[in-house]
Amino acid sequence: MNSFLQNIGILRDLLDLSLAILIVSRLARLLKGVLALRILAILSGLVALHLLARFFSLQTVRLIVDLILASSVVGLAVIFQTDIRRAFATLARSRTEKDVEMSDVIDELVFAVAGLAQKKIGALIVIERAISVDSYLAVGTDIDAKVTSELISSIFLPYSPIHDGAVIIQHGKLTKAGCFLPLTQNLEVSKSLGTRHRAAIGLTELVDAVVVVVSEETGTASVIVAGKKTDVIDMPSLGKTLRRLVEPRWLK
Ligand SMILES: Nc1ncnc2c1ncn2[C@@H]1O[C@H](COP(=O)(O)OP(=O)(O)OP(=O)(O)O)[C@@H](O)[C@H]1O
Repeated sequence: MNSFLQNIGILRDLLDLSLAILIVSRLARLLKGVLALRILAILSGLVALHLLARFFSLQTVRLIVDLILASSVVGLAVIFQTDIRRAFATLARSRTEKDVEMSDVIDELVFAVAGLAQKKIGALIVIERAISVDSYLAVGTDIDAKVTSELISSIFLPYSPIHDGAVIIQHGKLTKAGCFLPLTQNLEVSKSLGTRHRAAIGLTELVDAVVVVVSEETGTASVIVAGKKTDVIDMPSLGKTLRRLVEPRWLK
């Protein structure tokens, strides 16, 4: 009887250790290409494992699972830092400020984009939303002017001294031009895209800004949000998209 119980004990320890090794190797593999939904699945799996380990008194498995669960708080804060910052920035924003007439801003912008696209003049226009873009901009010239289609178009004319780089719209005003943005490091971005598009993708991977790009090569306009590029079919649909994305409170 004694030796039977001893054998059961050894088997349980073996099961405990094998499960512990399996968990660590699987987690290491999963965390490589992590996605929000995957994280949720992993966390649910870990909680289930914790309960199972408790039920079967698997001490090593329980120790590892508990350690991973405890340290996942820090991991989640790092992975979702942009979303957390966005949520705080939105909360912190006062709701009593007067709305800027954002409809006019978008109309002017769409008119400028239509003209630039028709003439195949490259352009890069950043519309800041809840998160400030300031710390991601290099060089550039301060402007602080009303957004008009004439101003945007003239900035991007090839002989303009500030046609290179991006124009920035903050709080409904054109605040800067000739700004250089961080390029995307994402290897999955198509190799056919040049630096103008890579800059737009790079910035929107870091902040929640909306970026409009006009391609010099094709005359196509596209809207880039959260690192995703969507080509504009026609100018009315660009206006509609921008109205949907740029809520008035983000332009205050
Ligand atoms: N880091 C950057 N930030 C902002 N603008 C940039 C940056 N790098 C390049 N640009 C702009 O992009 C222009 C070069 O565009 P390039 O032809 O490489 O890009 P593209 O995505 O292929 O665009 P296009 O379709 O207009 O050719 C530069 O002249 C400059 O104005």
